Amino acid sequence: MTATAATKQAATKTAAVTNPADKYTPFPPVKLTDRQWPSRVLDKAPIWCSVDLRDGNQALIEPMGPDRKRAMFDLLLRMGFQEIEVGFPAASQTDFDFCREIIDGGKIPDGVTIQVLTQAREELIRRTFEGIKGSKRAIVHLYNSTSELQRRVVFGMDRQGIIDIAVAGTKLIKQLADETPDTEIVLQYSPESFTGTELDFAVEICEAVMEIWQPTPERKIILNLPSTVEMSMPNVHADQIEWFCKTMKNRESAIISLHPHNDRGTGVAAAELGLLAGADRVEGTLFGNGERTGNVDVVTLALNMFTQGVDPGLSVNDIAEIVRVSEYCTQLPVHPRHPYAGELVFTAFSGSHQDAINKGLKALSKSNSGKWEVPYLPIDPQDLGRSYEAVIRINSQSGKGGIAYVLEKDYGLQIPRKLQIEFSKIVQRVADETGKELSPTDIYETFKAEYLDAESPLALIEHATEARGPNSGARVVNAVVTRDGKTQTIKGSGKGPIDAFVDALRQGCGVDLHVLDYREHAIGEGEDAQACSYFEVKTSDGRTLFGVGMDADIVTASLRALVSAANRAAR
Ligand SMILES: CC(=O)SCCNC(=O)CCNC(=O)[C@H](O)C(C)(C)COP(=O)(O)OP(=O)(O)OC[C@H]1O[C@@H](n2cnc3c(N)ncnc32)[C@H](O)[C@@H]1OP(=O)(O)O
Ligand SMILES: CC(C)C(=O)C(=O)O
Ligand SMILES: [Mg+2]
Repeated sequence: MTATAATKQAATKTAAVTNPADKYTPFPPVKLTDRQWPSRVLDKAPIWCSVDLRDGNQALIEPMGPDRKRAMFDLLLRMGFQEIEVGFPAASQTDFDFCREIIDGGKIPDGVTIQVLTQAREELIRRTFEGIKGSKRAIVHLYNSTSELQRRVVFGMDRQGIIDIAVAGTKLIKQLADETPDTEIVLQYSPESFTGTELDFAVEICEAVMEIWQPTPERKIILNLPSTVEMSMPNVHADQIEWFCKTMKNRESAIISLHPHNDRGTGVAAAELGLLAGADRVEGTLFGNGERTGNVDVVTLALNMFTQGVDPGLSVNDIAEIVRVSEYCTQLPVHPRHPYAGELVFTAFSGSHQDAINKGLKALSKSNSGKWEVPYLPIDPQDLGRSYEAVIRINSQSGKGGIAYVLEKDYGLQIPRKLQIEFSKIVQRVADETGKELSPTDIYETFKAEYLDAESPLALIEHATEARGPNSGARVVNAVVTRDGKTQTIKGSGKGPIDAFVDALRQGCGVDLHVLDYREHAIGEGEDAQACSYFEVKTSDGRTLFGVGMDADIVTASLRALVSAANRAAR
């Protein structure tokens, strides 16, 4: 077969293949004509429940052992979680033992309720109650799967069969709760795979459970509506929640809880819209660890609220500590670009971002509004216990603003705008050559080598200035310099020491500089203070360039800056 024939055959085959996307069914919209959630605003935090120790844990390559469980539990307490799903005690000895450890060891603070998960199977429910014996209050979380797909392929049951599982489980929990009067038992029921469940059936099974449990507004049931698998856009999820809340009976006796997973990458959005749609509670994990693409990230959710001016009711102000403990417990890294928490999220490498951040931070330091307004930084890093240190980092994408920011922040150098432009080209060249990030030290060393250490061909050894004569404002400068290694004395006069030194350079060294601009500032305070001088000069061949000098003495700093300019001109 010729190459052309083979290509044609391949093309014909390709054309015959059906579109791979055809095997997926679009998620049907919810019939909800008067939806309210799009006009609502999130103005208060939900009830939070951490499921790190259960859902997060069951998804780990290496589930947490006792030490890691304890470290996670302690962190969750420090963060202010009042409901914590501590495990699936009937499923694993570690989980069971952990329940016993925190109950028997008195490690559950007042106001904190532990939650435990169980399937609707008698032996598992009984074992669960052994796990929580002795606790003051516990949420027993019963689940069974309700979606059309799971009913068909996993359980081989019709709707009634699935309701029977939930009802039987609830009856046993009610009986065991009655037999355990010292522990206040709260029932949480999850129609697992809610997102794939027909809404009328989800309401029907939850109402069947409520019928047994008999919740009241004072003794509410928690109905947890999990996006076991996230299957639709967040607006559809919100419609499902609003539909459910509007349709169910006895709404005031239930806490509606969300349990988003993140299969489509929109777990946070789904949770936020679900809250607008009427939910009261959110279950999630730190940084979204959990099955597959994870559970909803409660840290992001909380900080999203915080940046809208809403108190999230969770302490997320030491983000580095939360990351550290979470990474230790899960043995999984938090991505450097993870919202709010990633190592790089407060770092700008690109020039225009750096420029805007630099200007924004300066404007903020002069503002009395009390409002955070810095371009590209939606949150103040200090609110998360992070500093401004890493906000601007330099590589080949960086511009003058970022470089100036680093030199000023770390070395106190306030380099004039035109010098920023000149020096940024030098930094750019270095960054391009290495292809690497340049640390603040690298930048300062580059600056030093280019300007401050520019001592060849000329170097200033010493100088003295005096008035040109009695009643004269003019000055005479006598300076000792080395020129190509040879020492010589030069002399000049002018309106002041700078003018006089320019004259000396012209007469003694044949260096003709015309000063265009001059700035100086102090670095540091007291005895250690240094003067830093910046000269913009025009050379005899028409170039414009800078020289920089530093010294404890202000005049010496200026003369050094002129020498620096002369040497750079000679290169
Ligand atoms: C979406 C979620 O995250 S759900 C929570 C999932 N978490 C976990 O599974 C972690 C811990 N689980 C385990 O360690 C084990 O699954 C155990 C100990 C709970 C049970 O183990 P086993 O009994 O060996 O098996 P397995 O989990 O495979 O049980 C499946 C059986 O339970 C049934 N089942 C599954 N879920 C439920 C439920 N919620 N209620 C009642 N029965 C259930 C299934 O239909 C299946 O029945 P079959 O054996 O008649 O086919
Ligand atoms: C047990 C349930 C609530 C769960 O984790 C899920 O459906 O994702
Ligand atoms: Mg889950």
